[in-house]
Amino acid sequence: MVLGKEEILELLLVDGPELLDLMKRVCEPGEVTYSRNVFIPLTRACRNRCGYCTFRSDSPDPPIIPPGDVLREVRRARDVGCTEALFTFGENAHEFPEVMEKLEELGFSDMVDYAHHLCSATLDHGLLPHTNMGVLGYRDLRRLREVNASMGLMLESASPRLMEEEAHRESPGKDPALRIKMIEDAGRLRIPFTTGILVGIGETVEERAESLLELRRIQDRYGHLQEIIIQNFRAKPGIPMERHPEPSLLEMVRMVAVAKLLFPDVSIQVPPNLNRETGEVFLLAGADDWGGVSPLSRDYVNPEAPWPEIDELRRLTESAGFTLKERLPVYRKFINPDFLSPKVIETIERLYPEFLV
Ligand SMILES: O=c1nc2n(C[C@H](O)[C@H](O)[C@H](O)CO)c3cc(O)ccc3cc-2c(=O)[nH]1
Ligand SMILES: C[C@H]1O[C@@H](n2cnc3c(N)ncnc32)[C@H](O)[C@@H]1O
Ligand code: MET
Ligand code: SF4
Repeated sequence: MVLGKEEILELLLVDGPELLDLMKRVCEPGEVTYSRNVFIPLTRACRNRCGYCTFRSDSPDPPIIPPGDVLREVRRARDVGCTEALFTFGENAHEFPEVMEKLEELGFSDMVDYAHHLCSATLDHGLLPHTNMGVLGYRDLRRLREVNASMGLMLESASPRLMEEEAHRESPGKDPALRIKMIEDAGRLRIPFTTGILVGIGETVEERAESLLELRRIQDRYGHLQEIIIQNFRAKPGIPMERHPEPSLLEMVRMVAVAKLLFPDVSIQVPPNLNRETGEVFLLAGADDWGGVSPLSRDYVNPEAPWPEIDELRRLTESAGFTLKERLPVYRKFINPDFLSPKVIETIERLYPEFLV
């Protein structure tokens, strides 16, 4: 489907029977996937101050989660049937002296070194790492590729204008040029990749169209995108954007449907915990993945939003006419030597052969 900006913009504004037509074009019966994960927030130190974020902390205590705690959590996760360890970080945490001090005390030269060590140990424990560290350079990505089943970075928005607005005014790392560069680097390195758009942070509908088209351009060139998260901004007490309106259900429905129309080759993920009352509606609009769902840990980025139990997720999925299917943090079509390091492939073949059929 070759869609131009004008057409996309038009579709992002449809209502009435035309909106139902749009949903009908992309809604296909079948499987909706999810991954059983454990969420491990490795550091809350962050060089950015996004207007929507409650994750970052000015003086995180402890500055980084120590390895013993991390691996205990990984073992607990394995014991309850998780396959994915989701490692999340504030960006460029090494800029904080207390973080560097702690890393050096533990014998690591920087955060990537620490992340690499933990991902490697996680694989040895039988869980598959997905690292979401914020913006990284080519060499850091290449290093982390060795020990990750997939990696991720939200584009958030392709709009440079938001760098002057409440959302990203104090976040140099949210410059779309930097994020696009990293997503492209991951493509050059053939890293199975998760990205996404944060909807409702002050962008115009036209800018939403531009974000989708930018991701389409990258995917046409590199083909490494496994899923695109369409995440709705949630207003939370205490954040700078506390009074900023959340996107409406129908804005989200249009965004999800247009994303699926433009990306028949990529999963469209909508997090169920941010849409407790409305999640199943997105399945009727082309969403086909729930993302990582944890039987164990909170969503530390959205701690006020508990994940549904997996049984409830199944009921929800079936109530809309779909079947729920577990997946790994890397999608089946990327499980091959072109996209994964030998160590990751070996772990999957040894522990998760049922996902290879
Ligand atoms: O539970 C969450 N998981 C988030 N995930 C994890 C995601 O649901 C899964 O790890 C992937 O689907 C891989 O299985 C992200 C992953 C990324 O690479 C980038 C952004 C996110 C954002 C979230 C999030 O806000 N909450
Ligand atoms: C991990 C990802 O979580 C998203 N994120 C951060 N804060 C919020 C919020 N208030 N509402 C919804 N999503 C949020 C961003 O897109 C970030 O990249
Ligand atoms: N800080 C990173 C980013 O915003 C990781 C997710 S937010 C905790 O990209
Ligand atoms: S969303 Fe990520 S980059 Fe932005 S302040 Fe929070 S932790 Fe930092």
